[in-house]
Amino acid sequence: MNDKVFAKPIKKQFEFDEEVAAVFDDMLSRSVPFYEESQEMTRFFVLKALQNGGIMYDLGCSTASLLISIAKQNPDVTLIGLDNSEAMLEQAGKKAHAFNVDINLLNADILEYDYEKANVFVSNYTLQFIRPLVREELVKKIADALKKEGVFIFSEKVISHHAKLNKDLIEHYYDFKKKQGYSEFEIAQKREALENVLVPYSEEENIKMAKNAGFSHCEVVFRWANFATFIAIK
Ligand SMILES: C[S@@+](CC[C@H](N)C(=O)[O-])C[C@H]1O[C@@H](n2cnc3c(N)ncnc32)[C@H](O)[C@@H]1O
Ligand SMILES: O=C(O)C(=O)C[C@]1(C(=O)O)C=C[C@@H](O)C=C1
Repeated sequence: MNDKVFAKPIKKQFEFDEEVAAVFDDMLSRSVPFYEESQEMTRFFVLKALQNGGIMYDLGCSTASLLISIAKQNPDVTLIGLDNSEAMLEQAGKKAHAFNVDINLLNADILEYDYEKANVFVSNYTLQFIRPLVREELVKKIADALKKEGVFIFSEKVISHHAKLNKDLIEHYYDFKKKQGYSEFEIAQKREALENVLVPYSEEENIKMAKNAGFSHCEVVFRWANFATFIAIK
């Protein structure tokens, strides 16, 4: 279904509710630059980390697109998706059933969940929705739950602390959204709805957060303007 969520006047903050969940796959593919490519890279590193079997968690799995594509390539691993939006999980469940894949979908708060020791964690475009105060604690929790040399792959919208560059990166991103068919009105409304809900860090702040949490290494493996994919290794 085509994303028209912000085509009408919106008064409330951005939420992962039924209306968003129903069009979420279209929203992501048109709002996140190189979404399919970053997902393909994520899948590559996840499959490598699971070569000898094991457990993978996808934090904020939304409609489970990533988990389904991994299950199709390696059905012999344990794939666990967590999300606290029932509407998203409903879409995820329908898709998993249609593709006949065996994945575990749980309605849980990623901040509270009691993780088993895992080989790989993924969190694509989700940490940015976690309040900064608890975001650092969550990344520590992830590092603690990973096995030795386990990997954490995460993608985020990022900011620059150079004011002019930051403004220009955002302008370039909005040009991308216009090319994807979003109107200036839709872009402005979504920007307002995301204010104080999506709180991005800079590339350096994300790397520092991972290092502080106990990861021995963290670097960007993909970046386009204000979007980046990171890999942190325990
Ligand atoms: C931008 S979406 C993630 C997109 C998805 N990872 C992908 O690549 O298609 C963020 C998701 O995180 C979920 N979320 C946000 N805060 C959460 C929390 N505290 N616990 C669990 N899920 C959360 C939202 O419901 C939403 O589905
Ligand atoms: O549309 C935007 O402005 C975005 O920031 C895209 C973005 C994201 O980066 O997570 C924001 C909310 C939706 O979850 C989908 C994509």
